[in-house]
Amino acid sequence: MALITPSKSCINLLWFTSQSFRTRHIAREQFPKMLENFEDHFPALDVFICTADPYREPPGNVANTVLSVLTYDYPTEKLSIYVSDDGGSELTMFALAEAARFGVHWLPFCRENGVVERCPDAYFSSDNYAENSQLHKIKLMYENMITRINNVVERGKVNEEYISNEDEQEAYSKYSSDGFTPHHHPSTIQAGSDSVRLFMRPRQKSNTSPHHFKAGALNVLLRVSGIMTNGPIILTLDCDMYSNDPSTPKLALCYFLDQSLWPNLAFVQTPQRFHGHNWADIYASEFKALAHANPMGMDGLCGPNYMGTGCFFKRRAFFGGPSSFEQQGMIQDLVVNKPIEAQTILEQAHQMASVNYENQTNWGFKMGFRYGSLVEDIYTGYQLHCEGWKSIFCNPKRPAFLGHVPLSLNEVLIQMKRWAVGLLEVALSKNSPITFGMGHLGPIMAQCYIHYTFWPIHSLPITIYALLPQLTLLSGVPIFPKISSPWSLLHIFLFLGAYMQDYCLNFASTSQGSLRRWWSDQRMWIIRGLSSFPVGIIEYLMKRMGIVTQKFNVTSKVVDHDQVTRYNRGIIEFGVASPMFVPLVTTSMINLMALVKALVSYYKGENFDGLFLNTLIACFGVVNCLPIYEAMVLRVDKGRMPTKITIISTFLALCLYIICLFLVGHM
Ligand SMILES: O=c1ccn([C@@H]2O[C@H](COP(=O)(O)OP(=O)(O)O[C@H]3O[C@H](CO)[C@@H](O)[C@H](O)[C@H]3O)[C@@H](O)[C@H]2O)c(=O)[nH]1
Ligand SMILES: [Mn+2]
Repeated sequence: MALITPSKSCINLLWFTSQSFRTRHIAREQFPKMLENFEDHFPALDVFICTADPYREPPGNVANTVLSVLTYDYPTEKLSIYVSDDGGSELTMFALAEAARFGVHWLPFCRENGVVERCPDAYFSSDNYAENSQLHKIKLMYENMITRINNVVERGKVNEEYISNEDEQEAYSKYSSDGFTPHHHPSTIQAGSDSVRLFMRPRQKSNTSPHHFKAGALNVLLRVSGIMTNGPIILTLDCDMYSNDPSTPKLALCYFLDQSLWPNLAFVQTPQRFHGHNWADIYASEFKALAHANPMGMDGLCGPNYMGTGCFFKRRAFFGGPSSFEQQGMIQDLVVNKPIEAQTILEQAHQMASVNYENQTNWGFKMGFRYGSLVEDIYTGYQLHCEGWKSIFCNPKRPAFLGHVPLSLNEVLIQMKRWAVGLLEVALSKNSPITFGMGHLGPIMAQCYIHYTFWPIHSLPITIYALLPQLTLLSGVPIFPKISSPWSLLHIFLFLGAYMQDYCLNFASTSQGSLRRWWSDQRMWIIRGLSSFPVGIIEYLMKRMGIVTQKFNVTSKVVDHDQVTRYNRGIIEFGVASPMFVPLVTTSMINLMALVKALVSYYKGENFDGLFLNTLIACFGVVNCLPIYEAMVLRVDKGRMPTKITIISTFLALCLYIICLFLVGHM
């Protein structure tokens, strides 16, 4: 009982706060045709793309992402692309130089042929094009580019034969100079070619100063772009998120150019969508509630949260609330009228990308993307909302951007753990939505943020319900009402009701495999609740106590052929001996033991009226764990459960069982 009550309180809190997403649902539609005659009035658009590790984020993909936005249907002279490379890698720089070269041909090709799919990789792998000589030529060019990039990545450095002039030689030599490492390097900025404005900027980093991960990278881009092109509209993108529709900026402009919205509008968020997830979406990467239903609910309040990518911002929003004028100067005085290559501009930009530039300033606190959380996106959006800004959810039928889904369970769990730490950093900060948020946002909007930032506490009820009914079943102690009592019906009703509500609200409308996707989603909730969230909570506490410093583990976007095959067949990838799997396997063993015990007593004709609900939960647990048993016993492929994890977990399950018997014996 002492454990059940706090679990129920967590469920109640999370259920109650989730209702705020359902109070004012809004679905919007955009009419970009209305803007057709206003192209001259379009504001300049600066696109920020972040990458951090050439071995986890393949430079070939970064090149594709860049090309997909470079070819936006937007006045070319008003579009600039800034790439931040936190990996400080010549490989990424090479890929971008190649992309810029190829872009000169790709852009006119797309425009002349009315190509909508402007990410070359997606276009050429779609088979949705007519073969002709022009296409043949551009395809060959693309394949050459990718081969060159892959060669360079394989060798780990830029081959001499790929360097065509002294300027390039000089640029690449910076990467091999003494003292240059991904963590400690000076900032290098390359101006773009005439027709394509592409800038690459690995900021200066040092081993001794914090660099604030992605938020830090974006702030440097915010300043550097401010001095080079100063576009009033900014689009932030992760390097694995390519544009899937060239008209997207115009969709965002439908809101930014609306005089009634403009004064308070900080950002227009498109939902995170993914390409290549399998039919059953085994890792629940689609995030039905998080990326679709909830933002529509928030849209009727202050607007959706910022999701880190696929988001158009008003530059002004990073410099104080909608009614504050303190920082106006920074944006309005800066009319960029010098050529971008001008020495003074480049020097200033270098200075702005230096390690010490932000010392003793408001950057990251009152200005720019906000520091202090590993989920800089939620935190930044939240702070902007608290300042009085609004946001809009733009969810066009054709997905605006498509991202890469993680292909192994371990990657997903590490990502979720990072999110858990980041969310708790917001939930328990001095700007917590419970206190600060309530005051600034009002109760309903604040509740949305409370719900998100307290996400990791799902782990308490999930862990308790995944273990307690089963352990008590094993030791023969009833904790729920007897099945003959009407109260048991209430338990069953609540259980079924919660699941049916989730299915109806988030999955029923999915055209393909909705039931299967819902099943994967609910299983991933249990998996996250047993592994990533509790580990995240522990890491957060250790960080608070100063025992560990948090790293940003970049999610891998590398595609392994075998992994993809298994993923496409809906087989969960374990493969590595990750400690994160231990609680999962331990729980699966306990559920199985409990169910076997219940079946044996049933077979023997023992009365277990009082244990019926326990048995039902254990049965549900076992069905959820089927892929785990399979991975432990039946599979022989590389993605099977490592034997080490199975042994450790079985041992732990037995220990838990013995402890439980011992406690019951002493009750
Ligand atoms: O020190 C760093 C670490 C990461 N990144 C970039 O940040 C992006 C997101 O990193 P990823 O490993 O893909 O994290 P995810 O958890 O998949 O990303 C989600 O969660 C992040 C944190 O909440 C958001 O920033 C992202 O937009 C959102 O897609 C990538 O483009 C990275 O290159 C940096 O630029 N610098
Ligand atoms: Mn990502």
